[in-house]
Amino acid sequence: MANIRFENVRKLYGDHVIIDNLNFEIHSGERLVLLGPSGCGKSTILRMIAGLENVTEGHLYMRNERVNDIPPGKRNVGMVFQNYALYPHMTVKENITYGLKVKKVPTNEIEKRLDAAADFLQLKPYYDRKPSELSGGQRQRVALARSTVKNSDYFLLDEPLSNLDAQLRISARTALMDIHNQYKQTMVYVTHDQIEAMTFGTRIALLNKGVLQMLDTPENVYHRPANIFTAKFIGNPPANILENVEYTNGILQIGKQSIQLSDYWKNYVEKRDRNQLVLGIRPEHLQLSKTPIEGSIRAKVKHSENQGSNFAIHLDVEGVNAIAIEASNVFKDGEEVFVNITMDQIHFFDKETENNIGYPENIILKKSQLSNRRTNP
Ligand SMILES: Nc1ncnc2c1ncn2[C@@H]1O[C@H](COP(=O)(O)OP(=O)(O)OP(=O)(O)O)[C@@H](O)[C@H]1O
Repeated sequence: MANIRFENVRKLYGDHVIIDNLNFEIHSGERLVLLGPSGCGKSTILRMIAGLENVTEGHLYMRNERVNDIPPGKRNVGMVFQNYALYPHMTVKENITYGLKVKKVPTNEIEKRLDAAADFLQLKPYYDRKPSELSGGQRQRVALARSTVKNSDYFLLDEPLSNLDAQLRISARTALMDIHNQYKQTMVYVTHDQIEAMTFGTRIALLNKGVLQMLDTPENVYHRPANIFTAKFIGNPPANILENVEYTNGILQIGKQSIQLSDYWKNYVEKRDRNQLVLGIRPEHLQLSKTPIEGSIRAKVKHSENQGSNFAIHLDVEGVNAIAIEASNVFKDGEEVFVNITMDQIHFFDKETENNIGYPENIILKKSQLSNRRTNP
């Protein structure tokens, strides 16, 4: 049972609170991604798990045992860093096996593990090369092999792919998933790249300024954001956020324009006793037309961006910037368009707390439906 649990964890550097009141559990054998903007505390959390940073307050458990005072060498953790941290004077083979030799693992066992990992990561042709004689992708595979042969219960990765080009990142990510499928360690993976998080994580822990914002599956983080920060951080382009939306008697007022809500949405908002709301809607859930459709609102096209497979149309909706995604661009800059909102995909947030005010039960979609609906996060 290789789980990890944070209970009321705080981490301070001097007077600076870096991690505040962290409470969450990483399940045994899952691929958890720690995601968030630069400086939000992702590496600090990973380093606390590895034992490279102490926990200022609270409790950290691994295998349900409190490990605050357990040194790194006794936590059974393998770690891969962004810069790979290979020994420059050692060959590939020596780099991979050094840790095992230090631990006095029997030679035949070392050879067995080396053979399996090197085979799997296609490193055999490079055994006798030094790191300086390898490409970035090959060095990265050596770092992965070095951690893999440890047979550790935990595999911690701190932005391991950030030095690779786009093509190599995809193949390295696949290699990592294969390692996980084969060895089934508990993987904790730090990145600030939301696409990497969406494609790699079985769950995502999204952080901002040392505070956990949401912990859930990629599907839920994308489709059911817990707060405005999550809706804006996840998705490219991010969700549109329309502030100062007023609700009265079944009508949503957005500036001078109004949307008549169905009875179902009317009940939903009224039950929560709100009249001031923030409306969130993803770009792919806005459809544009040149002629009015019932329930649509007016907007002005500011400009469009060709994104290859589609177009991001930047709009002015009542003085607020919004983006719609369209398969083709038939709109001119400055043109007036009509925006139809996919009503079952809207989100309402509280103006003060910025938290999602909740989802009505009948729009809770099954995971398979969510996956089908997902579009290029
Ligand atoms: N040893 C240290 N002493 C003081 N402050 C530190 C130390 N290490 C990190 N910090 C600060 O703690 C905060 C969190 O750093 P951390 O490296 O965990 O962020 P991160 O989310 O991993 O960022 P990035 O994506 O840029 O690597 C930052 O503000 C950083 O400046």
